[in-house]
Amino acid sequence: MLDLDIRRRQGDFSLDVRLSAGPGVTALYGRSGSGKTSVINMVAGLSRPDEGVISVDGRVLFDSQSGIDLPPEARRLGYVFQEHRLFPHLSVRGNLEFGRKLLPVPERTQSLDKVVQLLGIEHLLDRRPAKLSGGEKQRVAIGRALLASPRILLMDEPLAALDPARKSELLPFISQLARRFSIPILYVSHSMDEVIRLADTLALMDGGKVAASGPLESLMGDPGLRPLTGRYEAGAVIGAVVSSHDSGFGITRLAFDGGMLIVGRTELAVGTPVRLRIHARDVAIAIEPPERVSIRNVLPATVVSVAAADSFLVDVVLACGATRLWVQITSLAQAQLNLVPGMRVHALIKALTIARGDVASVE
Ligand SMILES: Nc1ncnc2c1ncn2[C@@H]1O[C@H](COP(=O)(O)OP(=O)(O)OP(=O)(O)O)[C@@H](O)[C@H]1O
Repeated sequence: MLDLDIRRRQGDFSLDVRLSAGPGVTALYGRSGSGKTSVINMVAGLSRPDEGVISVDGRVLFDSQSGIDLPPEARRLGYVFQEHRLFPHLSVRGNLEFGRKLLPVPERTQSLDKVVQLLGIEHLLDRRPAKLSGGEKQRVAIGRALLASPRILLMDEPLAALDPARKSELLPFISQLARRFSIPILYVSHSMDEVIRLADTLALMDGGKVAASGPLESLMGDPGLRPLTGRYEAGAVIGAVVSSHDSGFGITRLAFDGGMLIVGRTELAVGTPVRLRIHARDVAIAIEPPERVSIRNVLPATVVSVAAADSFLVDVVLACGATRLWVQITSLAQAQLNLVPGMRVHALIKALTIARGDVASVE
């Protein structure tokens, strides 16, 4: 568990951050210049807060009052940058073993074989970094950070330098890291796609402060946070489990807290936990259960809140069981439906509007 409570002034910019990052992936998300990299650099020991405390699992790394300021190499943190920073004169194996060899034997908690296997880099072990693709280099950089048996892994835009195909290849590896190796990850990104795919906890940064933090699902589904999560991304992120497939109709059924959802056929095995994005603009609301309608996902729900977004759009939050759905309707529709909190309605979601990329395994 990483705990920080730090302040620093750099030029005109003031940073004042309180944050805890526990098990799983905590994403620091915010627009350019909001202070994400500054935070990660202070945790890593690459820059120093003016005041405050940073600790990992209760071990103090920095404390301005008592004058503690451990150097980066004594902090036991793994750091993966946007660019890989591998040693060019060492083979992949040499790079992987570098941090591990600096550790006393009892502290080498990660096994080379396990890391190499997870990252799929067995065939690269004898090559030099110059002979690797960008994605392969980044896998080795992640492996090297893991093998230093860090108490927490800091990742600053690790995929930013890669093309979209390499990004989607690496995302599943990163998503498995925190779970397989039980290492909390603090992940900096300004790509909402990456954040939705990876994060368990989201910390939204704005002007040097953490403006909101909490479970990804609750922050993403909150229309009040739209200025920070991004207008285009309006929609809910919900957890579900693959329940069954029907190849004849080309569909997959997903079970979630509020019922069952039908989406286009996925290749994920039955029982796989998934995270599903449902865009606010793709959900419609019916007061009566509609009959003879082509939409297969008709979910009973209760209106939680109704708020005008602008003159054209109204944001409605619905509760479907314990799951929140964010729906956008026009103000014209609201004038006719007159939705109010507490009203029982039906949420209509076309299976077709849930794209393949909106359903991601979180195993
Ligand atoms: N050494 C420095 N001296 C003065 N100002 C700095 C210094 N480093 C960063 N800043 C300023 O601090 C602010 C936060 O920068 P930071 O790099 O942490 O933002 P960021 O959220 O990581 O941005 P990006 O997404 O573009 O990487 C910016 O206004 C930046 O100009």
